[in-house]
Amino acid sequence: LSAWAQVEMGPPDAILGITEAYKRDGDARKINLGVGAYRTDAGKPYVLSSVAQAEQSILRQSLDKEYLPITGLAKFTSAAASLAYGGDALERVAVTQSISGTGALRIGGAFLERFHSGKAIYVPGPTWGNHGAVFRDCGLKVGQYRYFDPQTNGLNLGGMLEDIRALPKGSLVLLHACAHNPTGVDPSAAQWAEIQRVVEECEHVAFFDMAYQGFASGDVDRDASALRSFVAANRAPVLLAQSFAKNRGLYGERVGTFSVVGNDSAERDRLLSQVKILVRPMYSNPPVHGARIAGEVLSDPALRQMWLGEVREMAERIIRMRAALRGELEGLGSKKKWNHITDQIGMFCFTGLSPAQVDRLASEFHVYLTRDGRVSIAGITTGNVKYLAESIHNVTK
Ligand SMILES: Cc1[nH+]cc(COP(=O)(O)O)c(CN[C@@H](CCC(=O)O)C(=O)O)c1O
Repeated sequence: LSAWAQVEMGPPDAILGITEAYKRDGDARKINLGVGAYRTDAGKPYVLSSVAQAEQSILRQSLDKEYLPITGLAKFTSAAASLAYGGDALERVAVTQSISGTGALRIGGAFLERFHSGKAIYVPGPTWGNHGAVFRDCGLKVGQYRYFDPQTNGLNLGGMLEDIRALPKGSLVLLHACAHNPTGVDPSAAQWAEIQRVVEECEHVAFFDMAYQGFASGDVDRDASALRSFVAANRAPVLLAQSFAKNRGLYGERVGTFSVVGNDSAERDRLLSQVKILVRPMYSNPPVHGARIAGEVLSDPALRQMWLGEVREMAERIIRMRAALRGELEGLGSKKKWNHITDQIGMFCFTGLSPAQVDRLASEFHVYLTRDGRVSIAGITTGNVKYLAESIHNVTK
């Protein structure tokens, strides 16, 4: 009897599995709206010029391949923390490099399991498909708070605040900093202020997931404003998972940070010492190449400016494709409301399409998206938006 006889075949990943199905489809009209990865108007992956130039500069330096410290490349992590938090508060921030956003969430989950053990973490309903598994694998119980309102395809603020207020005092609350995945629904500044007040009054712990800074509005400071408001108030404890996968196109380089905000530098040092104790047995120390690139882009003034322009361009192309899709659908005489396509923000649109309609889009029209009806807008181009609208119209009329 095999030692692995009890190992069953697991299901494909709800998000990454869509790309596998797309690759198997031979039809020239096929469109991949599954994975949240930026594509140019030619439908191709995009290596930012700022990244390519930084990489060339690094290669010219013929650097060694020595281990990084447990907390990664300091030139990168300090610049990344500045980007996230803005200039101030940095002496309170314990920051470590992470294996992109997922790795940061994993470190944060493990940290909370160790120092807030027995508590559950509460994520928005719905949330990124991997959040639950990451936190369960950290040994945390995972709960949900109401977030998306299917009636309006917008935010259910009342339900959200009621649920967060009802949680046991000092609960762990996961918040998407901007560009909510999968709904594309972000709280307004006024709504964020209400959310912040409730989280603070209930003495909850706020764990921000910021995977799209700059990618939502095109402005890195604007997209970090909710996070910075919590930190400036310094009432609710804040943790942050920061990813450079999308806003810098460093997907496969796995570049990110995890950080915890303390009350002062002494507390920061204690926090960082425990983060290192957690990371060492997890993967010991992080990969160096992507961090060198990201650190170069952030610290070289010309490359930083170039990058800020490129991330704004990516955000603006997404916003143009939202308008184009809505316009085409309305032009086809669709009787459904499609304003949420342009009301929502960031990488994704929560279309409201049913699983059956999503299945038809794949089988009859070669259009691929996740079964929750989420569309990665970056997969839309001026060349395919008409066909896409016709396909959606055909399955919704
Ligand atoms: C909210 C959120 N948090 C964290 C991550 C992790 O990103 P990374 O830095 O690469 O570890 C992602 C990526 N989610 C998109 C990419 C594919 C994936 O699921 O992963 C997505 O939802 O399509 C998120 O959307």
